[in-house]
Amino acid sequence: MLELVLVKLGGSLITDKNQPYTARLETMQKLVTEISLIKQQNPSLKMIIGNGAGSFGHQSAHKYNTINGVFCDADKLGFCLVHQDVLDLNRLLANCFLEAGLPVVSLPPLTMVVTQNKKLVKTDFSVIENSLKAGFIPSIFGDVVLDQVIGGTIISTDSLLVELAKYFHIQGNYQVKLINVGNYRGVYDQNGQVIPEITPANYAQIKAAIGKSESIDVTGGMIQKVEEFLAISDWGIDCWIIDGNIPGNLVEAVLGQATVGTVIRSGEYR
Ligand SMILES: Nc1ncnc2c1ncn2[C@@H]1O[C@H](COP(=O)(O)OP(=O)(O)OP(=O)(O)O)[C@@H](O)[C@H]1O
Ligand SMILES: C=C(C)CCOP(=O)(O)O
Repeated sequence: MLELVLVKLGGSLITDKNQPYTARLETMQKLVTEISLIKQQNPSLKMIIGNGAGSFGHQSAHKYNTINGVFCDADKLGFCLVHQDVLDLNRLLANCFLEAGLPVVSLPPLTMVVTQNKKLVKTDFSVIENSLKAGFIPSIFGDVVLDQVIGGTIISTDSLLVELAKYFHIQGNYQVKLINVGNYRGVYDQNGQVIPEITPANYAQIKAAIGKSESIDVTGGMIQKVEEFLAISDWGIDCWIIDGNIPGNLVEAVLGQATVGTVIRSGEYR
């Protein structure tokens, strides 16, 4: 079975979420170096890279309230400006991959998904699948999307990666894993300690300690992330939430070694 790892590079890590439009280029380069190492150590491993919007897309999405719909000309302009912001950040990241010699191809989710009242109703991931088969590394990101009821909205990288994890898992020829790399050590409990494992069984006890982002963020922060990842744990897809500031942590998580962070899994598939 082929191994497929979906990596989310959190906007909290690759940008300074408290400084509008501030990318962390050095951090991006370090993460790309780790991904190069992973490819060297396991050349047959397939990867899809997603990147969050950080202090780029979340700023404009908040300003234009794009997540709640696109109804007038000003909203339409906002929708387009948010799209440009996410493209701008993705381009900075894609350049780092290309400079490292990794064949990353940027694929805007706006062209692949449609929602109805913010719910995903249509997806066409064929370009991602074909890019993977052709030996490219698809690069996706949280984006604006067309919505059949409210005109337009926002879809997070996390939601897209969860959909992609299901899409490839269902095909039966991929062992799928999702790794979210952020500017946090993992998911913290009420004492600020990293929770090593979240399962459907222990979630009720720890839920109260998990909240939204402290920065401008329109897609829900940590609570949204954990709940989306929990929803695919029952499929046997493990999701890791790890600290991207610790050198080697991403390599270890992808290659299945001891990792600082939180794993979200059902517990039934081990
Ligand atoms: N229990 C918790 N553990 C960790 N972070 C938490 C917790 N509760 C709330 N948070 C907040 O959630 C944030 C992480 O969510 P956020 O969506 O900002 O991350 P991201 O996915 O890296 O960013 P982006 O959405 O821009 O890609 C943390 O920085 C913190 O402010
Ligand atoms: C704000 C926009 C446009 C996308 C949000 O994606 P995320 O940062 O992955 O939650």
